[in-house]
Amino acid sequence: MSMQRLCPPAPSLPVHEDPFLLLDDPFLLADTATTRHVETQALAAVQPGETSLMQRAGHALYRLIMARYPHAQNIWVLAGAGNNGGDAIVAAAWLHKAGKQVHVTWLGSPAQMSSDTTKAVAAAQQAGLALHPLDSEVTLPAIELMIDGLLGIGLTPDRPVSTKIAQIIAAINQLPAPVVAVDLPSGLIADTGAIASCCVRADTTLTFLCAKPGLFTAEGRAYSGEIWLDTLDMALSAPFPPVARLWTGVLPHPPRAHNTHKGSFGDVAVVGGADSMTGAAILAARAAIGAGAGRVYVSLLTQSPAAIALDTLHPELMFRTIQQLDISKLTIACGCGAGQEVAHVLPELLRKCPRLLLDADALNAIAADAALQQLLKARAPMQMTTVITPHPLEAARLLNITVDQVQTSRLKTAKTLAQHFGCICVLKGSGTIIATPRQISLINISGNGALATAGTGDVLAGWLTGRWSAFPDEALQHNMACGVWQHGDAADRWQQAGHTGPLPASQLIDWLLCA
Ligand SMILES: NC(=O)C1=CN([C@@H]2O[C@H](COP(=O)(O)OP(=O)(O)OC[C@H]3O[C@@H](n4cnc5c(N)ncnc54)[C@H](O)[C@@H]3O)[C@@H](O)[C@H]2O)[C@@H](O)CC1
Ligand SMILES: Nc1ncnc2c1ncn2[C@@H]1O[C@H](COP(=O)(O)OP(=O)(O)O)[C@@H](O)[C@H]1O
Ligand SMILES: [K+]
Repeated sequence: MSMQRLCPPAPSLPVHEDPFLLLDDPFLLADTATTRHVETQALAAVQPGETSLMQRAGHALYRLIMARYPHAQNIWVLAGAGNNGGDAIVAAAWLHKAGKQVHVTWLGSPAQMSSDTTKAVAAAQQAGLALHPLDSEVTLPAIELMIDGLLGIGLTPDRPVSTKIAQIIAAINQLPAPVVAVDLPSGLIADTGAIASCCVRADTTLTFLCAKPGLFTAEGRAYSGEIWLDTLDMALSAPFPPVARLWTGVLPHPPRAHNTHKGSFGDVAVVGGADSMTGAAILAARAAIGAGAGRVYVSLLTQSPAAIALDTLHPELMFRTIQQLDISKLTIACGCGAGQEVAHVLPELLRKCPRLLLDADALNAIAADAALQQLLKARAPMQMTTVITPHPLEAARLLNITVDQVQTSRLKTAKTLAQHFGCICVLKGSGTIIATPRQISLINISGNGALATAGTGDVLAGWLTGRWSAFPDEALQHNMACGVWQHGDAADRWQQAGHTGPLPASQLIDWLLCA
């Protein structure tokens, strides 16, 4: 397999259960340590006389640039002192040979070069391409394209970007020309998607050998643009463990059979909607019906005598008190707009509900109460299944850490929550993570900032619960990942239809239904 676009992805969903990183499966993601192992093995596999990995990377970059930006004549290449800069210099030499006006700013020095970079520099100079130090003027008449080869996987989270490189990054981000990032946008931490202190905002990123999780979660999507992978024609003799998998679609279900009835798709109850927050529970309930649940009950926690007992737009929803429900037979979403009232109902739900999704205020209540935490932990050993859907602040409260700590280690946080509470954790936000105690974590690829509006999380909670009820036999992690993907896909289709603002939560349900 050679170069391919990962994001936006092609409409296919390869699902391998094989927990190994094989370079022919582009949706498996590798952390930096694994990428370095792969690189070492790949380097060892290169036979004398074959092109080096750096030459392959640089040529792949050149081909992508020629394909994506064929009309760019004046190109500014920013090459750092490491191998990331070496890749950029190889591409620069090819662009120069193709007749482009190429200005290379190079931060390296002959004393510090790797052997591959030494060869790349020598070849570029032999081809007549000058490598300029930082303080020289950029002479291009009008820059039409920038190549960001400043920092790749050599950037580690323990060190902010140096002032010199930070200034270049600021300059790149101010110029109107598009940016192609080499391996990673400089400043992005490959393992986490956190930003060291500043980051190049790329339009296109070409990553090498293995896709890195940081491109797809936390800040990654916002800074990477369109993401391409080139495995540099490497075939590995040994497998490597991936750190996560990209989730790029929805698993097909057969059409509803003729001989089904509403009881075939299970009963859902939404428990939430305290005073002045009933809308959250209604959104979740409407989404649950749309996702396929047979019957949906709404149990409002509001004390107000004026509370609604009928959703006139969706009269199929049935309003019941929690005492009227047989919670041992339901799939329940608890927490949407639930306020502090939820703490009173949680003990019984945690003890008796076989399939329980906890969101929002339910998670806040559990974070604040050690006894509820014990009840949650006790569920898995008793064969009761739990899904939690925290946003980063809720996740931070559950683990008693800061939001920043969550966002700089989203994969680890989601896994920790899943293991600690014995549940599936859907850690929301850009690049939602679906983690279980033991399986490889999934990173959802769909969705965008149009979802950053109140109530879309309630819709997700209801949608996931509806799917769980309708497809109880589907592997739960895959079922939840499909639901998360559909939720994001609805927002992607909304944007593709030309909308630029937020997607109101109630309309999100309509877009989910017309997939
Ligand atoms: N070795 C090879 O043949 C291959 C290398 N590849 C490329 O090599 C890159 C990794 O190369 P390196 O290990 O040299 O790492 P990088 O080139 O990503 O970074 C190392 C350089 O960055 C500097 N640096 C690190 N942290 C900094 C900070 N906080 N502020 C300012 N400067 C900082 C270091 O001093 C060093 O000069 C990959 O990202 C990829 O682009 C790939 O193309 C695969 C093949
Ligand atoms: N920038 C974004 N990119 C992708 N998804 C997003 C983005 N912003 C929000 N979302 C998604 O929207 C939903 C918001 O949920 P949440 O924060 O719980 O909202 P609320 O509590 O108001 O319903 C989550 O599914 C989240 O992943
Ligand atoms: K880079």
